[in-house]
Order: sequence, then structure tokens, then C-alpha cells
Amino acid sequence: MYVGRFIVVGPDFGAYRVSSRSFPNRRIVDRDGTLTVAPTPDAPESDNPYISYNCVREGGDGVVVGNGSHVDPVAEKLDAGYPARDALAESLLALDYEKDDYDTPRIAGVVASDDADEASYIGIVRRDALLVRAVSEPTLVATYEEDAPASVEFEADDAESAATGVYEMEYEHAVCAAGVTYRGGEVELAVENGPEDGA
Ligand SMILES: NC(=O)c1ncn([C@@H]2O[C@H](COP(=O)(O)O)[C@@H](O)[C@H]2O)c1NC=O
Repeated sequence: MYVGRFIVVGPDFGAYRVSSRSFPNRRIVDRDGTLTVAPTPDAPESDNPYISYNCVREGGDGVVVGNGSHVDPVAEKLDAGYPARDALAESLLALDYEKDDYDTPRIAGVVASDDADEASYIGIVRRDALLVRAVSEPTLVATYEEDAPASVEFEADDAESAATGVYEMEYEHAVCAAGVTYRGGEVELAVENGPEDGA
């Protein structure tokens, strides 16, 4: 099954996978602690505005994961003191689903530290809905098919296993993945760029 991009948000971790039929020549790079989806040097030129963006970025007391340019305003709103629910709802609604051939939804999560009072959150804006929810167990949402937050069997011992865990999930056309844990106030990031990574 092809579900496009998806995120898993656990109470104390987040993971993001790029799956893509149309733009497989991409990888995730770490730019000073922000993870960015970018074309590989050999990728054909494209003017699609939706295929290069920050996918993991710290903001306020949380870490944002998501599939597009809305990650930045969510992080900025967290920096400004918005609660995670409001930062997600406002940013998802402001940018809305993508105006491409598929009305591709925007998905995002905010991971809170396991020792914080706030919960972690997950959300999606589709053509027909805006859903934002606190998570109490690992929860997945995808751009296609699995496009409502639902609990999923997933364990992340650390950021690396979060990234490899989503990369290896059975959904088709895996391209690259990112993982983050937020435990004891410490953010840990990891990237899984597939077979060429480190080869
Ligand atoms: N975030 C991404 O990495 C991303 N990759 C592709 N898209 C959008 O989704 C459309 C379909 O892409 P695909 O056939 O690879 O699933 C693309 O034309 C593009 O508008 C994306 N937008 C949202 O998921």
C-alpha cells in the first residue's frame, strides 16, 4: 500500500518518513540541528514547491515534525509561547492542504519532553477536515489512505531506531526518514537515508 509521507508521534518521540512515487531522489540533511528534506545532487530539476522543506525543527519546549513548510510556523509559534495544540491548528489551517494534483494533506506533530507537563500532539489538514489531537500512545498519520491519526505498534529506543523503524515499515516507496526523541529534556536527532547512507 502507498500512503505517501507519514509521521509517528509517541509521547516522547517522533518519526517522519518520506515515501514518494514522483520525487524519489531526495534525502534528509542536518543543518545545525534542523533536519531538511532536499533533492540529491543528481535529482532532475523541479519547480514543485512541496518537495524541499524543514521536516524536524525545535520550537519552544517542543520538537516539530512534518511534511512541509508549515513546520516552520509551528516552531515559531511554539517559540512565541503558543500551546502545541494551537500552534498546530493555526499553522495547518493557515497553509491548508497542498494545491497539487492530489490535494495532498499537511501532517505535523509536536513532541514534548517526557518530563514536561504538556502532552505531545499530532495533526493533519485535509480538504475535508482539520484534526489535531494529544497522543497518549504511538500514533500514525499519513498523507494518503491512513489520513486520520490512529494508534500503531511502534517502539523507539532512541532517535536512530525511530528513524529506521519508520523507514522499514511496509508501506511502499520509502525514500528517507528522520527520528527524534525528547527524553529528560534532551533532544536527540537521527536520519536514515537508505542504502547509500554512509556506504
Ligand atoms: N512532503 C513531501 O515530501 C512531498 N513529496 C511530494 N509531495 C506532493 O505530493 C504529490 C505526489 O507525490 P508522490 O507521487 O511522490 O506521492 C507531489 O506532486 C507533491 O505535490 C509532497 N508534499 C506533501 O507531502
